Amino acid sequence: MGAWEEETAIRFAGISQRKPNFKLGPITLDIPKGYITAIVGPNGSGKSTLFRMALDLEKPSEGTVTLLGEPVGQGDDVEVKQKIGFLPEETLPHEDKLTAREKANFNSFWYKDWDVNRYQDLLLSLQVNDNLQLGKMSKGMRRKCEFALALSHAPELLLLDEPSSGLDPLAWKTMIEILHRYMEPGNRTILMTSHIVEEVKRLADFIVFMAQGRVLGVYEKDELFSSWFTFFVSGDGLTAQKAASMPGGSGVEPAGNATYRITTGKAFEAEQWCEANGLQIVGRQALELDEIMSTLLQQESIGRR
Ligand SMILES: Nc1ncnc2c1ncn2[C@@H]1O[C@H](COP(=O)(O)OP(=O)(O)OP(=O)(O)O)[C@@H](O)[C@H]1O
Repeated sequence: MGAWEEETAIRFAGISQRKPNFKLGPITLDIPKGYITAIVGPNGSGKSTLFRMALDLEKPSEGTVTLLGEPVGQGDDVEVKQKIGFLPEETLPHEDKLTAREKANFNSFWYKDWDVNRYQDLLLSLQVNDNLQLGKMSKGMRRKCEFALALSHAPELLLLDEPSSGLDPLAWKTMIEILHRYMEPGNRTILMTSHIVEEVKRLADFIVFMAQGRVLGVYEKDELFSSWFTFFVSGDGLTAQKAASMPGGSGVEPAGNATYRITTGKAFEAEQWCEANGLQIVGRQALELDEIMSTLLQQESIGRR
């Protein structure tokens, strides 16, 4: 096994695909082992499609996917599938008539590491009864059962497509705690998608921004949040043109009194630039994840014009 395979849970190498109204890629992306990576992006940006390709549920027209060191879509993958847990965005209608318990029984035969005690503990923590047909459960109840089912064979790699969709706030908190505990052994990986800012902030180590079938950037979470700020900058003779030359700057707005409001994705360099230019930072606001996303989207659309 090469060095990158030891450190990489999933490698997307130059993958692309075309659907009637959608073009994905080319995407080259490594998902690191031992961490939680969250993919965020507007509806229809291709997040679920990427998941489906990792699991060989859809084929890329170009490029390759490597999962836990094994190329996807080339022969026998039973061994690697034993090490994966998947929570899809959509439920499977053909499972509607099964009770969660029946599905758990099936899983216990299929997964050699199935742990019935872990499954029971998860049901207890999530306060859900598995003796009901999946199709007759409320959306949140079914989600909780599917979540417990995806985790009970202690998978090395967990793929969660919008895991908290339909969960009430209490169940959401429990899910976050369960996932933190799941990561404790240190050798596990989660790739997830989410539209919930708080969820991404609490869970993710790395954040991948996607839009219109492309990856806009991959960032370490703490680095991301310490890089994006809106600064209020003032100084003698400061003009809009000068303000616009701030490193990483985008969106310059006058804020009165020779002061400008400037958003930057390079806060550290921007502060040094202010100092070197004799400018004062008179106010600062950290950006939220959704604000960073919309700034990146604006930059992307400007860049593509
Ligand atoms: N079965 C399909 N046939 C044709 N087009 C599809 C199909 N499934 C998805 N698409 C299209 O592929 C694109 C990407 O969809 P995808 O579900 O991967 O996005 P997403 O980022 O997961 O979105 P969301 O945040 O809404 O879950 C969309 O434009 C969608 O309309």
